[in-house]
Amino acid sequence: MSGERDVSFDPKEHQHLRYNPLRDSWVLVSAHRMKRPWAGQVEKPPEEHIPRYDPKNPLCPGNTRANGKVNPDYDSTFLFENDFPALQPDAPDPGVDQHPLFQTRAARGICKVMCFHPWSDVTLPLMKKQEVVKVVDKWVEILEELGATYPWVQIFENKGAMMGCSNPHPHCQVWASNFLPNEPALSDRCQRNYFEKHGEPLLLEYARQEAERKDRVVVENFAWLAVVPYWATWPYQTLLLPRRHVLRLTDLTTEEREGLADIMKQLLTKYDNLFEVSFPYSMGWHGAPTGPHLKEDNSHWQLHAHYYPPLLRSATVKKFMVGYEMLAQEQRDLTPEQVTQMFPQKFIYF
Ligand SMILES: O=C1CCN([C@@H]2O[C@H](COP(=O)(O)O)[C@@H](O)[C@H]2O)C(=O)N1
Repeated sequence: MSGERDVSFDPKEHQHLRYNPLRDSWVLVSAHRMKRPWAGQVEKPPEEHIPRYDPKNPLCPGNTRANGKVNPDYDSTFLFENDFPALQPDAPDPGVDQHPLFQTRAARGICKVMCFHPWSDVTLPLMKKQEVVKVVDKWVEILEELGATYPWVQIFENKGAMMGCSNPHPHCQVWASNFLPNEPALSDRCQRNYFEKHGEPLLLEYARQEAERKDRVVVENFAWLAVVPYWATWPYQTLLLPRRHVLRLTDLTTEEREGLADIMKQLLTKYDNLFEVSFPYSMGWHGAPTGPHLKEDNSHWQLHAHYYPPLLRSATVKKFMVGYEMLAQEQRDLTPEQVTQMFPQKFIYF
């Protein structure tokens, strides 16, 4: 393998590997596979008519939740402790097994649910920009509060029944843990290694490069840009990046928070226009670890958000991360550059 590019190589036609520097792993890109016939599973299209208020929905204002608590008649964001938490502040310690192959650790934390809006029939792209700014402000507030003690606060949104979202009301979840979960721990190692080798944050250089190269930029504004990452695994995966070096959501200026609300509305509107459905995804924020790490040097970190949508070729055909992806490595059919071109250039958003 000479390392020289073969003049006949065409990434849209010829399989190749791409390196994901945030996970130290390789993705197999086989764009030509998109042409294969599909007789596999077809999902139900996303539920179109969702009532603005459902007296039975435990996330709606004034309604009673599973544990008997009554929600306030909230008119903006609303945060409550998850009634079915995966992590609780206190739990008996599992003890330590001396055998290296049977290790256990105590897991403690707190799980919250955050409603974005009182209405069930809106999504972030359909909310007014100022209402989305309130969501960003609440994320910052939660991170400030839980990040004071917990080393990791995972803000994440499962959107759409296809992504296992159990309730159509616009909301996200926040799980704070007394441990650094696998994905942020891997990302921390990768960003630290890059910083030690190159002297600057990996994702700051990456954002500069993508802003210059342009062929994977989905949408950008003065403070942010959203790209289909060069190493994207999920077909329509995007990465949301600040242009400035920012460690955590709590470090954003007021203008950057407004810019974030703007770029999220633009990105999510483009997603909704892809297949003309309310686009399903799981998204989450990764910033420098918190709690005891607040007093450490985390200059290798750059705040960013991952959007992982499940769809492959239409509103009802999903990408399945099975078989080769589980046993060998991640594989994708379209190139990130082809996907970038599929996002509508012209779109209306308010
Ligand atoms: O009465 C309820 C209903 C749902 N929930 C919680 O709301 C969360 C909804 O989030 P998901 O749609 O991402 O599953 C879910 O974790 C569920 O446990 C309550 O805490 N109380």
